[in-house]
Amino acid sequence: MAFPTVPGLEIKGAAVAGFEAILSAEALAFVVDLERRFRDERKRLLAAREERQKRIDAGELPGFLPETSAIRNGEWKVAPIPADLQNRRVEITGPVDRKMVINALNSGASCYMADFEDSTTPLWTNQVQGQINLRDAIARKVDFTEPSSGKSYKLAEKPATLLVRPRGWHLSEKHMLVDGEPMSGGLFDFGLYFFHNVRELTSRGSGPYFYLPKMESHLEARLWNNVFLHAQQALGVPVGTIKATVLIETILATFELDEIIYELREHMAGLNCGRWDYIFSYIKRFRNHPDRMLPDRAEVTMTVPFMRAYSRLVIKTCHRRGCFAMGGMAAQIPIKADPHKNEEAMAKVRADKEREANDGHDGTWVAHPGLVPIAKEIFDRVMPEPNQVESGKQADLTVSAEELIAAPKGSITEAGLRMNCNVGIGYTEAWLRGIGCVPLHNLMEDAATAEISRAQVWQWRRHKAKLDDGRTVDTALIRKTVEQELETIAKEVGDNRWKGGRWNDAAKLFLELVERDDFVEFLTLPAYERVVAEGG
Ligand SMILES: CC(=O)SCCNC(=O)CCNC(=O)[C@H](O)C(C)(C)COP(=O)(O)OP(=O)(O)OC[C@H]1O[C@@H](n2cnc3c(N)ncnc32)[C@H](O)[C@@H]1OP(=O)(O)O
Ligand SMILES: O=CC(=O)O
Ligand SMILES: [Mg+2]
Repeated sequence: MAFPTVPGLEIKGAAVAGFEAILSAEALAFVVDLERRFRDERKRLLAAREERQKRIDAGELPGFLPETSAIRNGEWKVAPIPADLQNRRVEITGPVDRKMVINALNSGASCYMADFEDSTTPLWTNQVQGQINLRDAIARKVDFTEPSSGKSYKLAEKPATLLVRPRGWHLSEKHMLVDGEPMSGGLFDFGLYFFHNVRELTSRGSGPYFYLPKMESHLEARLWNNVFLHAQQALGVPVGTIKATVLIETILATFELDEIIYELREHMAGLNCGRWDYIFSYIKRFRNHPDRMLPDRAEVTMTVPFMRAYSRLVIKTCHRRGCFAMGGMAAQIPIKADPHKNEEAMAKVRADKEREANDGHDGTWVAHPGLVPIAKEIFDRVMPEPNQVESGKQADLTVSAEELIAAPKGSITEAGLRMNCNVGIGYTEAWLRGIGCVPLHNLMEDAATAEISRAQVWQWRRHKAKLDDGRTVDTALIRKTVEQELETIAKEVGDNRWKGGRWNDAAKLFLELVERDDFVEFLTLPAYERVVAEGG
């Protein structure tokens, strides 16, 4: 099998049987056209992130934009939101693996976000096979038999509403060279999904619904909006057929909530509190501000003042504009082998969901099917209506710029450093093997949570942070800790897994990142270079 020829396009990825249906001549022409239309603006916006960082490094602090005050102060609402997005009380998320797609759609959650981003290593096969899986799921032809167990999977009568998260603006798809350059990963994921499924979805009373990750400004949202306008026009579907929920998961985006909603108002379904990337973004953007250094990752919870302020502001803003304020992901997952620890973990999930529901969120995220009933019971109790848009909760909230960036108090400990090294390495190890989400120490770890771990170690070293026992976090201490954690992991996983694993490669990458003087914008950028160089 060979891929069709499209002028200016070189496909570096393997021509696996079945991929030709997704990478058809028409679909390829569509995504190549998207890339050519929007690549300059994407590059400009990525360069603007670097410029902004320089200003923050020089002492500038984020604030609400004076030039958009009319949007913030004006009375306007988003376009009507479709019926199958009105009730989003529990949304399960997960990678686009075929079995997990079926399990997620059957989980009893109202919605399922199929994730080409934080929980997926963007191997060529993962991305294209993921598109096949979603196309088959939408067409209700997604049966699957697990080869090892013979267990078979088929779609339930009433599956969850499907939403898709394409990659962020920073990631490219290196297997698709357009005019000699890798195209945008996000446009590849969005374009193929939209091209193949818009008609089937709308004929079934749903639509092409997206989650948009890691944006830093309303201008980045404008770019997505322009992509949507063009894509709808190109395929002859009405404006507003696409609906998007934007993850507010960067510290800068939180100052542009109204503006982001406004840019996407014809396509807007809501905002979501992507707490893990948000914490990462706080560390990253304030990396050169020692007064904003964060304590141990475990201490930066949703109840520390700056996180609480942001989530409440998201609720207030969404409801004022007539769209949904989705909660985020508790990292705890079911612990099968230990009922006592499991009960403790589930109590944390319950507390998190209680807070979200009482604060006024319209729904929440769960990482695992076992958490659906827990979150659902809480939202059913606190939120008997389909959503809380009309509840008035947080309507009187006022939040200052300083509250949104106030560093929480807390300590930096050896245990925190150790855990960051262990998790940073453990997650990267899986990622290099093509697995983008793993359970580590009974918590869900994905690209966002792992970024916190490596960014903290970089920042603590950069600012010579003191542990609570008085020692300084320096290169020697980090190297010793990494060495010890590798020994611990080797003992835990045993010879066979160690030999088949990539912990040494992961540790090398982790150390490279945390010992550099400059901060690498995303850990997945060098990791992606590596997997692509290895043929992934
Ligand atoms: C910061 C953010 O971006 S959050 C969003 C990104 N993160 C996520 O989406 C988390 C996704 N979750 C997962 O990948 C998994 O739940 C993990 C890796 C955390 C844990 O996985 P495991 O340890 O394999 O879970 P476990 O063994 O308990 O799974 C039991 C069953 O549930 C299924 N399952 C677990 N999580 C999910 C999920 N999120 N979606 C669908 N099915 C799932 C498994 O496939 C398995 O199915 P089976 O019994 O038919 O074989
Ligand atoms: O994408 C979600 C997050 O928390 O990050
Ligand atoms: Mg995220």
